[in-house]
Amino acid sequence: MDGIALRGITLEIKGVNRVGITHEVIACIAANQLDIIGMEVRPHYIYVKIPPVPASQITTIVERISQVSGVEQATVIPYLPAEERENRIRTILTTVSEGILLLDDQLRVTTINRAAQAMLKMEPGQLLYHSIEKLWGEAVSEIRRCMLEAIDLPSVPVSLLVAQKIPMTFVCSYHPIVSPEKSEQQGVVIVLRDHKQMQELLSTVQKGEIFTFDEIIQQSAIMRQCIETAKRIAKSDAIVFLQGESGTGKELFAKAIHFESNRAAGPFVPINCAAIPDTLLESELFGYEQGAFTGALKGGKLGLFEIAQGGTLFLDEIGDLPLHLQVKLLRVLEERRVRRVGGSKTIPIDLRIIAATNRNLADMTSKGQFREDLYYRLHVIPILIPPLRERKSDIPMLAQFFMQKVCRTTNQPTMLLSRSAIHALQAHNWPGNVRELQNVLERAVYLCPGNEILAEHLYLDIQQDVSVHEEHSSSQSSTLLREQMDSYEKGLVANALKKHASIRQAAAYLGVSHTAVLQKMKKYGLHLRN
Ligand SMILES: Nc1ncnc2c1ncn2[C@@H]1O[C@H](COP(=O)(O)OP(=O)(O)OP(=O)(O)O)[C@@H](O)[C@H]1O
Repeated sequence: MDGIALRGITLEIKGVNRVGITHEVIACIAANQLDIIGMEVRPHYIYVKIPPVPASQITTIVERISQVSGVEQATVIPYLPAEERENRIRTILTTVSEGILLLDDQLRVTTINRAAQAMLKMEPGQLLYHSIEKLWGEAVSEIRRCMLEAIDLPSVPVSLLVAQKIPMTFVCSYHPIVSPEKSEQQGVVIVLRDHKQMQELLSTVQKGEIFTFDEIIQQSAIMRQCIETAKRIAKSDAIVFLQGESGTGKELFAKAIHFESNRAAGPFVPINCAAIPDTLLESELFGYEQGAFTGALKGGKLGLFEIAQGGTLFLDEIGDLPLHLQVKLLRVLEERRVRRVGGSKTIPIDLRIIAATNRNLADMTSKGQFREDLYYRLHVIPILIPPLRERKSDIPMLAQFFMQKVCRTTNQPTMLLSRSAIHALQAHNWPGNVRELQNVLERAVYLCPGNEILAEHLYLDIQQDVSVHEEHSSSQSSTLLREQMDSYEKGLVANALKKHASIRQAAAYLGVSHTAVLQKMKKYGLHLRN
């Protein structure tokens, strides 16, 4: 006997819709002293499941049912339609990669799929018919809201204590189960996604963005030394503190350290502390709970600490972190836990921190502009990236690299860099460092009429320190209007930066946002002098 016969025999009876026909079909089965173990009735169809019986007895029953008035046909089929539907749903539930939990109207777990068991590291028996509150804790309020208000709640971050009380973050969506007439709430479907897995998937998709130390162009002994140090400490989890003027390549170092580390499969999450307004910085870094403040997103928001779980959080321009957030950051580094804005519980973090600054933090510390305790907490492995003017032997290689890069991206034939151009580049002071060199070469490729870049195509004079800008503006009449306007703007921004201690103050003085100042600094290769 096959498995289906062992489970029972299903009969499909087709006929007219007549009052009493179902009763008469049942009577035929009862006359054979058989139980009915499952039944379904639909217009024109009756399905009956009976225990396994010998084939001869089935023939007798089918014949008897066929004689009932109104029955057109009686046949044996493998399953009840409901069993077939259930089988399909079970197959879907076991094959999807998302965790699925079905709850009844009392928020008790009625179904849990294989993926959810694996994510929660639980056996079905530990959850089935128990209230979800046991596992979800306070976060159950969102599930209740989904059911009572009959609304979908997508992307709700939840931190759950799974096996051995290990906290894990999940991204959940809640969907109400309502009756077909939409008159009553019958429960909730929870779709569960492992936050870490989602990030790993993302980083696999973004694999093209992997960055290695080999991509940092250098020839000088001092840069080789910086790279050796960075490679040596990459595998540890220690905080790296990158110091160097704007445009020296700090972000490149941070990325290369991340991709050389054991966290390379995790995300690399950069944040520029100077580019985000104070009011938003806290919630960007730490996230917030739903209802933490007016305008907060439904379901709350993950902070960058949580987004960087398993990977590296790169805190760029750390010197621009406001004092009240410095206190909060120090606590996170000490406790290795974050608390979302408006939240009561803390979430453990497992990531590496790399911080960078182009400012003199030691000096800022003595002036009370940066917390001394945080400074020492960050200063575990300092790497000082020297300005370009102190490693002029890097210039020819970098210049060639940028020139070829522009030619490639603009589909131009390769150009030559003349000896006179290299001399001029090496004689320049490079206040904007490698970023400025990149801009100079890009412009030279565009402005050079032939295929050899000469010193005159570099226009280094307009990149030079703009404190002399005012006296020289009339003598620049030969340069293009855009260049003159750029040069004027650069002068204004440079002067504002000289007069003020922070980018924020310079921005206030110029009457623009500090993000705008930051963009101008990048564009013109300017930096803040402390
Ligand atoms: N050694 C290098 N090799 C190749 N490109 C470099 C190198 N150094 C810097 N660059 C390029 O110069 C630009 C500035 O680098 P990066 O953003 O890493 O500097 P930074 O020190 O982080 O600057 P900021 O302090 O302004 O954020 C980038 O486009 C980067 O690709």
